[in-house]
Amino acid sequence: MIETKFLQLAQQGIKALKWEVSFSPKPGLVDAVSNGSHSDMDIELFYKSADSLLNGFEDMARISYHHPIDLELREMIGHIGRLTEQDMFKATDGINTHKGAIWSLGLLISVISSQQTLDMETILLGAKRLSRLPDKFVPDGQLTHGMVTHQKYSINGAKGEAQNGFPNISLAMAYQPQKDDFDTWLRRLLILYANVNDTNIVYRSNLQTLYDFQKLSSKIVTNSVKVIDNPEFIKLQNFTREYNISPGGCADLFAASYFLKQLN
Ligand SMILES: CC(C)(COP(=O)(O)OP(=O)(O)OC[C@H]1O[C@@H](n2cnc3c(N)ncnc32)[C@H](O[C@H]2O[C@H](COP(=O)(O)OP(=O)(O)OP(=O)(O)O)[C@@H](O)[C@H]2O)[C@@H]1O)[C@@H](O)C(=O)NCCC(=O)NCCS
Ligand SMILES: Nc1ncnc2[nH]cnc12
Repeated sequence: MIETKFLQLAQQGIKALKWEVSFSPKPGLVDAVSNGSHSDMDIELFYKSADSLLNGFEDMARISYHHPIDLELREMIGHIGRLTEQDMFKATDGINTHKGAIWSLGLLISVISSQQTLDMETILLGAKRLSRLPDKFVPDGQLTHGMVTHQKYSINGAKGEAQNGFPNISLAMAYQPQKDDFDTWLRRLLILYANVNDTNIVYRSNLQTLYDFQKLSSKIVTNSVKVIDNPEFIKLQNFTREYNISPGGCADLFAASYFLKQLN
């Protein structure tokens, strides 16, 4: 019986990832109508990648069940997380589709199962505590894009987002109009675009380009005109094309927001 619950939780994670990639349009990102700023990815690859994460998410849910948030749990899910990254790279022939999502959704799934809660504040607080614990098994010597941008510009990316309790998920989800329709979710995406220090953008460009991207997104969010009808939205699409940037970190947080929203 309880085994079914682990599978269901993992399936909800996969569903959120598939929902995210099919949500269209998303400037710079892969969606159902465009491959954004990517020459090596498309929606089918993301579906395949998402399916490859099912066992990893299920294992994280199982191992975390009623387990306290401590160093042992952090190291166990770190181990499963790295194995899940391998499953993803195998499914995509080495293309990085969901590394950030494995991290963010993995932490959330682990905390939900550990604390047996669906309360968003408790989940985000648990993720903050869990991600702050030091995993001594993280392999040295691998210089990731996140590390490069941290060294160059002191921004914290995916790790910092989790270690601060996912403040940008809270910000996006604080936008609660009466209807949870297409414009609501597009605006939540743009709230993420306007606030997240996405290391994918900075790695491919520089800090100034990130700030210009955030400013343009913020201008759209603060306008009451429907996002899709706002001429500035076309400007944002053109901006991501001109600078060849992709807010992959925002995409992961968008999927995580949807995942949390669907729990209740
Ligand atoms: C702690 C880790 C997250 C590792 O962190 P680090 O910063 O060292 O690692 P990166 O390799 O840079 O990957 C982090 C990925 O996180 C996403 N991301 C970026 N910024 C943010 C942010 N501000 N908030 C949240 N998430 C963020 C992003 O992932 C997405 O983009 C990827 C695709 O983008 P693309 O442009 O194609 O990028 P590349 O192929 O890399 O380069 P190009 O050549 O194309 O330019 C895609 O993966 C999206 O998901 C970053 O890529 C953590 O991963 C870790 O330690 N893992 C170990 C296992 C573990 O401990 N797990 C425990 C919990 S499960
Ligand atoms: N839809 C998407 N496009 C590009 N990178 C992503 N990372 C996660 N989702 C993504």
